[in-house]
Amino acid sequence: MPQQSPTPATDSGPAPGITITDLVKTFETPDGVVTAVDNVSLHVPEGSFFTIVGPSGCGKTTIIRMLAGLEDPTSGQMDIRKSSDDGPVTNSMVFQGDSLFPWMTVWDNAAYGLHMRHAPKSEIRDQVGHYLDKTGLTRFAKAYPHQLSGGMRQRVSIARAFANDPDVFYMDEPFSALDEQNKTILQEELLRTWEESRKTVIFITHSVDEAVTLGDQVMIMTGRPGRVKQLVDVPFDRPRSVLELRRQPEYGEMIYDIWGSLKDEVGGAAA
Ligand SMILES: Nc1ncnc2c1ncn2[C@@H]1O[C@H](COP(=O)(O)OP(=O)(O)OP(=O)(O)O)[C@@H](O)[C@H]1O
Repeated sequence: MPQQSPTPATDSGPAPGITITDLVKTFETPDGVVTAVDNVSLHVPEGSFFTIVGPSGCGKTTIIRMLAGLEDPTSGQMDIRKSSDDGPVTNSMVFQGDSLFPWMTVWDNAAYGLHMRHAPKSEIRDQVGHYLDKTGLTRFAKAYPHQLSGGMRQRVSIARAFANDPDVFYMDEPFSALDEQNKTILQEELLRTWEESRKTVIFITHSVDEAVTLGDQVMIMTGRPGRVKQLVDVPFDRPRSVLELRRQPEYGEMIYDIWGSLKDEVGGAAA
């Protein structure tokens, strides 16, 4: 199974993308100190799709929260940079379940980030129109979240994230609440949408299939305290078709290998 070294070194500092060095996060709890993330180092090249799998409670969400600036690391460094020189690195987040405003229409939800940063009306119209179209929601632009299925609501979250045109996407199990068919359809749509822009994505999932289907690299984490167990390069060509990919024998082998690596960790976490 191909693997990638976590070392991001270049002579002039970290390469564009996300570079994490010796990252540690502990939490004080009534039962003592919990080490959620333990000495994680990795480099996610700019424009790549990086997926993280690991047992429940191994610190996946904590890593994303630190990268997004919602949580301070206990120690270690994070360097997030881009190759273009057009201002600070921006991000959008997509979570499990949806985070839509129930009193806003689909259009207004998708336009929310752009409104918040006072984007020109023409940009809002173009961006929101484009991503509602990409996610098959144009007909539902005037609907409210309660009138949509779970899959459609999650599509709105994705349209909103992409309409915002950030440099980096943080996605935390965005499809985990969906049934298998909806999940596959949304994976296809996410790939199609992402392939247009090729922005950096960090995507957390419990599904090894999903991690391999979407990712350029998969990080396998140990059970808590969460460390990097293995970094696996996913060699399949892009653009990818989810169903075509799943027919390939190499795909099955890769899933099998990753499961082999993850199995002990999941068993350990459950014990
Ligand atoms: N604010 C907090 N205070 C105390 N402990 C926390 C806090 N946030 C996270 N933890 C603990 O840190 C560990 C890692 O949590 P985290 O949510 O990052 O794991 P995860 O891998 O995303 O889990 P899951 O896959 O179940 O979502 C867990 O043991 C969790 O209980």
